[in-house]
Amino acid sequence: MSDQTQNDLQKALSGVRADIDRIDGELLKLLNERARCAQKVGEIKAEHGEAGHIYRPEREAQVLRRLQDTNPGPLPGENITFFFREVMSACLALEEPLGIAFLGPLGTFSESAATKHFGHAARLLPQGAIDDVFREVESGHAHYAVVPVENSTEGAVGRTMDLLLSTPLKICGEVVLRIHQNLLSNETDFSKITKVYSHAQSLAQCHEWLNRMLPKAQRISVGSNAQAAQKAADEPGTAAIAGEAAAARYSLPKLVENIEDEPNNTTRFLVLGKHDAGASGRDKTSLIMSAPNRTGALHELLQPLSLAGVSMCRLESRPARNALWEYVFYVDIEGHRDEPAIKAALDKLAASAAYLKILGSYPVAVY
Ligand SMILES: O=C(O)C(=O)C[C@]1(C(=O)O)C=C[C@@H](O)C=C1
Repeated sequence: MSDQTQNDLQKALSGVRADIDRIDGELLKLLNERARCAQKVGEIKAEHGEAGHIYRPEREAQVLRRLQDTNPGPLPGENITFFFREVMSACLALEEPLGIAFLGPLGTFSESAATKHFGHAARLLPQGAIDDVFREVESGHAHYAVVPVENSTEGAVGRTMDLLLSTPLKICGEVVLRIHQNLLSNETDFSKITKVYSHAQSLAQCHEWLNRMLPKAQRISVGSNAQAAQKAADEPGTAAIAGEAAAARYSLPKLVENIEDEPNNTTRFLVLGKHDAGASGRDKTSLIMSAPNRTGALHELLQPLSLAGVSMCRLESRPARNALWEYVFYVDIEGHRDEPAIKAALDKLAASAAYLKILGSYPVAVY
């Protein structure tokens, strides 16, 4: 580039960069002004005896939806959601940093779901098993839990479903995460990879890809994708199937990206805490119920919902662990338990169902 062209470039850039510096200065001032408002909200909550109840999922969902609806672009809506979640995460940490329990070790998809929802200012508390994730919140060691509940390819996560039956915790949010699997390895030559480590669900999600690309490699299932990445990093001639977070955590190169067989592979996580979420305007309510073991019982059980015009968005059955061939039904409906139509339908359900547990009402995921 000639000196003249270089000078012209610098001149043209310096004007726009001066604008960027000025805008950054304004953003900095505004972000801190916003943070002071959040601190004030914290003080008001404390004055009204709500000191331990800082996180308000319904308010966060409303803030994010409003910003998405009024976003003039060119930034895409999902980037706006990402930035403002981080802004709220930092503001909330000024009120009180939240401890979030999830299935570890660091580098799992559960960690990605926890940071996606609570931002990077939250304290991450990885646990060894889903049972421990529930227990950490029940015992007060963590504020909230993030647990996987269903995957679009592999279906329900049984342990989470079983623990929901007995936990006193409330569902106060949901996180939907697109799951992209990658082949991670220090090997660059495919023919040298003799073992592939991953969590059983991830191996299943990449089954066809493995048949095609690494048919001779032994598939070894381990406790988590992050553990698989750790093993592949230590053992020459091996690879792991895991997500972006594990690749970064264990400094493993991504040999091939997006190897999941199903392009829309998605996992839904639940956020559990000790408080119910208020109504946000677009909510879901999750229930567990049971019916006697006879013909037409499920139809009768669900009738109060259909009569009230309530939409059901999920129905899943699991064996009732205390009685052979009896089932409990996990039902998600659209709406918040405080809405009059939902409240009336739930009252009718309570009167007719052999068992009814309301797991919580919470905002539909924003992404
Ligand atoms: O509005 C509140 O209740 C706040 O505490 C403020 C704020 C925010 O930064 O906007 C922070 C945390 C809550 O989860 C919701 C919103």
